[in-house]
Amino acid sequence: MIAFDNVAYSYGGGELLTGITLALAPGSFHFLTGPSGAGKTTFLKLCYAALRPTGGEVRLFDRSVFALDRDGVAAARRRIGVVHQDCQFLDHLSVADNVALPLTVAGLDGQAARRDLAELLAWVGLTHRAEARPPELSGGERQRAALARAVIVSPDAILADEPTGNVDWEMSQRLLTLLLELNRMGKAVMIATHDLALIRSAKSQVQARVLRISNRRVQLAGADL
Ligand SMILES: Nc1ncnc2c1ncn2[C@@H]1O[C@H](COP(=O)(O)OP(=O)(O)OP(=O)(O)O)[C@@H](O)[C@H]1O
Repeated sequence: MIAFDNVAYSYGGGELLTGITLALAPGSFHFLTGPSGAGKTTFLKLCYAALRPTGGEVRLFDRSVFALDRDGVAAARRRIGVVHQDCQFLDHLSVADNVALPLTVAGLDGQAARRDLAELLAWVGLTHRAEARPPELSGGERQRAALARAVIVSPDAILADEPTGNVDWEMSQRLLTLLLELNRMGKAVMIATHDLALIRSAKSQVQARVLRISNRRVQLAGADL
């Protein structure tokens, strides 16, 4: 579904990432780890065509990102839900409207979609916060709202950038449970994180591969986490 062939990326200076060849299969579960500034967010952006590689090729659903026009990118993005590091809400809209925004953008904002929205808010435990504004939410509530927004258009893959960065252990476990549930529904999940305890706790529940960015390359980490 997402395939990298000898991918490199540079923001203009030297190469930040290089020689990356890997494939994220449907239903797979990956962690992406590595030091701050190693390129985790950049890697995720390459996965959802927010960036195009400066070397090699990224294929999304069997199509090269270089062959995708605007509509093609939009179509691919509907199949890849993203939980951004800073959540990226529109603060003047309610939580419910923020979560529903991808439906509106995709022109799917009908009555059935509104029912899905209510179900989704209940699933992440935010029914009672539906009419709140994003600045009023706690860190854990923000992350759960961002997760709901990422999955509302039923993507095949979920990419989450430090989803547990600002929450306590209990909330990070709750978020992990939601991501594990999505994976059990057949969605591919990738979580970029520094949180090794989170990775360890997930590995007892799911067969997860851990990728580590080291020396500009993305490598499969060993079992020594
Ligand atoms: N738009 C940009 N232009 C130039 N350099 C950038 C840009 N975005 C990121 N970088 C640089 O690329 C490097 C990798 O950034 P990236 O955000 O991908 O790392 P990260 O591993 O996600 O870091 P963190 O764990 O701190 O979030 C950093 O040195 C960053 O300053």
